[in-house]
Amino acid sequence: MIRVGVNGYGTIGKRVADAVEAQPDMEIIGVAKTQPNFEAHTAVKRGYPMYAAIPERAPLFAEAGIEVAGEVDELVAEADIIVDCTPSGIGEQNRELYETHHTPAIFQGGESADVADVSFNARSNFDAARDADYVRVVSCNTTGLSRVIAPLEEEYGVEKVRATLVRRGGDPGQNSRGPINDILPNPIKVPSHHGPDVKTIFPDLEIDTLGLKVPATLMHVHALNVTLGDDVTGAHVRQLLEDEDRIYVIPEGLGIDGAGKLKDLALDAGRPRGDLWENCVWGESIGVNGRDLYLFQAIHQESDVIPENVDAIRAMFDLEDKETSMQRTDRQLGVGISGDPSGFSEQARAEFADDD
Ligand SMILES: NC(=O)C1=CN([C@@H]2O[C@H](COP(=O)(O)OP(=O)(O)OC[C@H]3O[C@@H](n4cnc5c(N)ncnc54)[C@H](OP(=O)(O)O)[C@@H]3O)[C@@H](O)[C@H]2O)C=CC1
Ligand SMILES: O=C(OP(=O)(O)O)[C@H](O)COP(=O)(O)O
Repeated sequence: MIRVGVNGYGTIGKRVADAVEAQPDMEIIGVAKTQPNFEAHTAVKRGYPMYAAIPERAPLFAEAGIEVAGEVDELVAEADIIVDCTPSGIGEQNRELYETHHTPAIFQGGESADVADVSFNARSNFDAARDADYVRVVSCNTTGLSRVIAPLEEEYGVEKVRATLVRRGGDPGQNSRGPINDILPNPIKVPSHHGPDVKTIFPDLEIDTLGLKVPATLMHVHALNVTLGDDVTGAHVRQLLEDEDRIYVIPEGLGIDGAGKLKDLALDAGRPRGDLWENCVWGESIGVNGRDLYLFQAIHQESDVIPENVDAIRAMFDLEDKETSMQRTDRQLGVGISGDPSGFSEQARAEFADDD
């Protein structure tokens, strides 16, 4: 049983903790926070021992009725591995703490690539993280791009990827972020940083990316153009993507015309927090012109990286091969199975058909 600590219990950290706890071969031994806010109370309810990320603030937890198991130092010393889910830039500062205790760590995509020995996406480079001490799970956008590129690269070869990323302005709770009423090229400089980030996973890939930010919190939407190595048909590409467990090809006829309805679908299906761990590719958008493939996909920024963190732990401890790990993670979380959007879709499709 791998003993896991989560440092930084926010949007990503709380999801990582629940996902780890759902696995049979790993457990959460504690989470670290800086303040006893509502998420601290949730952590306690879920039975996660609470550690003070900033020792001087430990008394605040006691005042709020939360028992503190210790300081973050102790959590790091006790854990077999730390999943660092602190805000961008803090993870890098924490690396010294992990090194001091010889505790391996996983960082998140907000950190620069050089924070770790390996940048990771389970589908694309699982084995690169084998026995590594420091691994970075790439960002939500890079994860979403990598999951599509990997099968395309294997099946047809990829000559060039061009992607426009319409990014949500902030997560639902991030009420100080924006834009509120604007459409921002972001970063204005073209190409954006996302292409180089994808190249941490596929070093030889030709890729250019452009980014925008819009007044939305639900999901990112990517418009992709991939020049493939071979002439293909849309049907062949569609089947290829449908065969990927972490890609949900949205069937036609469901009336899912945007991120809002995708989130409704996840909530209706009983997904925890309305999470969509899979890339959501609109089946109708898959279009082919010779070797040029086009598609739209939506990426749930808060949750697509969660199964990747679980697989990174298995890879680092050499517990399973890639397929076994990914299948086990997916089964325990319900990716594509329980609360299965495609299963739900079958039912919804039948209802739509009845209406026609
Ligand atoms: N949100 C997203 O869409 C995605 C984020 N990522 C990456 O994941 C990482 C975490 O992001 P996210 O979860 O969104 O961030 P959040 O701000 O939601 O969560 C981070 C949490 O860390 C806690 N924290 C702050 N400072 C410290 C500290 N010094 N030590 C321990 N905990 C601290 C804060 O909680 P408190 O102060 O209450 O303890 C905060 O809630 C970043 O690298 C980000 O780029 C990757 C993919 C998607
Ligand atoms: O890493 C992310 O996005 P990015 O790949 O667009 O930088 C996550 O969605 C977090 O982004 P944020 O820094 O806008 O919160």
